[in-house]
Parts: sequence; C-alpha cells; structure tokens
Amino acid sequence: MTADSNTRAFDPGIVTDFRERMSYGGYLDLDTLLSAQKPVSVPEHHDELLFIIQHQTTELWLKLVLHELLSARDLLRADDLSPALKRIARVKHIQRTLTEQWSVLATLTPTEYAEFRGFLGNSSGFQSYQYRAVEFLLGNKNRRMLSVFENDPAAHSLLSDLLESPSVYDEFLRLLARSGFAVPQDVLDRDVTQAHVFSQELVEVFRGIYEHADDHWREYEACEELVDLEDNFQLWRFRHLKTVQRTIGMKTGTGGSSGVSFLQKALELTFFPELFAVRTEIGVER
Ligand code: HEM
Ligand SMILES: N[C@@H](CC(=O)c1ccccc1NC=O)C(=O)O
Repeated sequence: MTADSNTRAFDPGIVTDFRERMSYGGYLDLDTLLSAQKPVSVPEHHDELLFIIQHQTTELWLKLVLHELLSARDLLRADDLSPALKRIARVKHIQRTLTEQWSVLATLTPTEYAEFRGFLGNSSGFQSYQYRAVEFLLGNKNRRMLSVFENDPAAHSLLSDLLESPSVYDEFLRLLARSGFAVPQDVLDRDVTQAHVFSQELVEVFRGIYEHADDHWREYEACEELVDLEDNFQLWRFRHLKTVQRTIGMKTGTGGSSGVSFLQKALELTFFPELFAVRTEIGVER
C-alpha cells in the first residue's frame, strides 16, 4: 500500500475522538504555549518571531535546569550523591543544547536586528529571573541583582530565597565534610548570601581526592561533573558574548549596561574555583 500510493495507511485503531479523552494539545496546553509569541514591532518585523522563540525556548530549558539543580541540591543534602549526579548529567545535556542554539540566532543580521531593536525598550536578558536563579544556585551570589525584580514579587521572593540558602557547591562541600574530608570550618560556616571565595585549604582537600581517585571514586566523579557544569556555563556565556558582538557591536545594552565589555567581565567569574586550581597542583611534587 505505502509503496504504491506513497501514502501511509491510517491504522484502524488510531484514536480520533477527543471529546472525552486527553489529547496532545490539551495535555501540553499548546493553546497557551503557542499564543505566547507576541511581536511588538510595528509593522511586524519578520525576524522578531525568531528572537522571541529563541528566548522562550531558552526560558523553558532554564525552567528544567532549575528543577534539576534544586533536586540535585536536595539530594546532596541527603547524602544521595549518585542520584544528584544523574540530575547534573541531564543539566549538562541541556546546556549543550542551549549553547548550540546560538547558531540559530546568529542568522539574524545586525541590520535586521536594528530594524526592531528600538521596540524592545529597556527589556533585556539581564532581567531573566530564571537565569539569575541558576547563577545563584551555582553560587554566583549578588544581592544587587534583586533590585531588578522589585516589581515582580514572585521572582524577587524566589531569588531572595536562593540568595539566603546554600548553593549546590555549598551542599557538596558539606557532604564532603560529613564523609570525613577536611573541609575548612570557615568554608562550612561561610555567609551563603555572598559569592564563594577561594580557599587554598579546599584545594588541598581536592588534591587528596584527585591523587587517590581509586579510593574516592564517587567524590572524584562528582568533582569532574561540577567542572563540566561550569565549563558548559562559560561556553554559553561566551557564545552569548560573541552573538552580541556580531549583532550590536559596542553599542550599550537595552538593559543599561555598557554591553559587550559588561558581558566580558562575567567570563572572569567562577563557581568552583578550587576545582580548577587543583589542576595546577596535580602531579606536582611538594
Ligand atoms: C541579538 C541577540 C542578543 C543581544 C544583542 C543581547 C544583548 C545583551 C546585552 C547587551 C546584555 C547586557 C545587559 C544589557 O545592558 O542589556 C545582555 C545580557 C543578558 N542576555 Fe542577552 N542578548 C541577546 C540574546 C540573548 C538571548 C537569546 C538570551 C537568552 C535568554 C539572552 C540572555 C541574556 C542574559 C541572561 C543576560 C544577563 C547576563 C549577565 O548578567 O551576565 N540574551 N544581553
Ligand atoms: N540587551 C539587548 C536586547 C535583548 O537582547 C533582549 C531584549 C528583550 C528581551 C531579551 C533580550 N535578550 C537578551 O539580552 C540589546 O541591547 O540589544
């Protein structure tokens, strides 16, 4: 049948009556999802839909990243290291998708973007509360960021809760301490509302794990997963920076920052500095 007509037969069991049954569109609430793309340019610019969908898909994936990282943090707190690593493994795949996705937006030329940029007003990705939540959860804490969300109580309260609570890294270090590793007390007692500050003593803890990986395999694996996570995060930041550079050059941002040079400074930030510092020490006699 298929060979002759080049048409697939409609299997007799295929369900077509959804008056009393759950359907695809109903389950996914597609009416809501697909009515949320509202270009603001007048007359409507062809490429604004790309711009909107690029951001919306990013926000959807960020929602899942948050969900997985919050769970990973809970699992670490409960000494369930292996399931926590499973969560992180999924996040790493999402990060790859998000980083790859920049190539779609790179098809937007500077001229095309300039034609509707003016309609965006002061809106900017800087105001993405989910992005900020992921940063806070990974330990890049900064109370100043809350000021952007004064008019959004739900976002403000989510971010304020995350600011006040331990990061994924804090929970990992606490887990290590409970397992008998000599995590310094001042690291365990640190003010979690501040960004994590480098500790040489912690590097020594990781040196022990890396030099005796066979004896601490799970912890060793966890360290490498965190390094992957940070690496992937930096790759996303870098692709964002390069996309911004090719699209608006050195223009100031709609959010009010200097633009490219402001974004450049984020590349110097690090979530897990000791996990990178330990690499310098590996194989070096003391
Ligand atoms: C042509 C495309 C884009 C341009 C020209 C652009 C430009 C900028 C600029 C200039 C900033 C600095 C803040 C400001 O003053 O506005 C910024 C921040 C930001 N953008 Fe974009 N952006 C683009 C696409 C995206 C996309 C697709 C996302 C995904 C959600 C995104 C997310 C962010 C985030 C999260 C920040 C804050 C970064 C930080 O705090 O370090 N941007 N963007
Ligand atoms: N900050 C960008 C505008 C921008 O990209 C943007 C605008 C509205 C919603 C999300 C955005 N994405 C990232 O910043 C600019 O200065 O052109």
